[in-house]
Amino acid sequence: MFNKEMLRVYFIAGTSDVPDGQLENVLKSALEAGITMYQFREKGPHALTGDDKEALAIRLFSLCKAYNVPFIVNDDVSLAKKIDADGIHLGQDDEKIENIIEDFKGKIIGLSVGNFEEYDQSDLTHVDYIGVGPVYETSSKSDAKKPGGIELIRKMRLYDEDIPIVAIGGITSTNCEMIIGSGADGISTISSIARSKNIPQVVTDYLQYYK
Ligand SMILES: Cc1ncc(COP(=O)(O)OP(=O)(O)O)c(N)n1
Ligand SMILES: Cc1nc(C(=O)O)sc1CCOP(=O)(O)O
Ligand SMILES: [Mg+2]
Repeated sequence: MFNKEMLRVYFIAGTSDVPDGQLENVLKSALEAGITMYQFREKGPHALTGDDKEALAIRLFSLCKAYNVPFIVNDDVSLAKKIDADGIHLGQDDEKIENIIEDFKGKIIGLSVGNFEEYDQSDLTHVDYIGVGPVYETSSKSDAKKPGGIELIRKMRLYDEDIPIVAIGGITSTNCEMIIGSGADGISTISSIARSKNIPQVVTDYLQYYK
């Protein structure tokens, strides 16, 4: 089911990342413009919980289905299972991959890997892609580590020539080209799309680097 082209323009957003009440509109506009994957990451001051979170996830998932774009849930394994999402993204401090593989057979599994130490201690057997970052400073994740720059991507690609890599953290359509040139298969972004006044243009700008 997974192919690395899905990582090209990987949009991540939750309620707190967009102007008030705009998440469905923002996602629809991004899907229309051609994003290749979406991650539902419901964190921060306006994050919904419980039934409200689930209802929102179901609405966003059905939007993604209409565009044939994979819908990935961040962190929340039980929600992903309950709504039969296309996949799950986990970090180093989240549920361990070994505990979820049974329930996510045939689904997309993403893991955050911020450095070689994390890479070395991760069992990547069932992991479809790694999210590598932060590349640059980000204001979208309060506990983000120190940025590693494009060197982080270049070195990770040399360390593992095959694993699908999506870069994350402070990525814009201006710095994307260097990141792809350093060996990433795609970019993931929150603010460059979620806060854009011209989502179609931003997504089109990203997509041009893969032509
Ligand atoms: C594609 C992608 N890469 C990295 C992350 C970060 O995951 P994590 O370290 O678990 O942090 P949170 O996003 O859960 O705050 C990601 N979400 N997506
Ligand atoms: C969710 C996330 N994870 C990161 C990591 O380094 O693992 S950085 C980040 C936030 C990315 O948001 P923006 O595109 O607005 O910088
Ligand atoms: Mg996480």
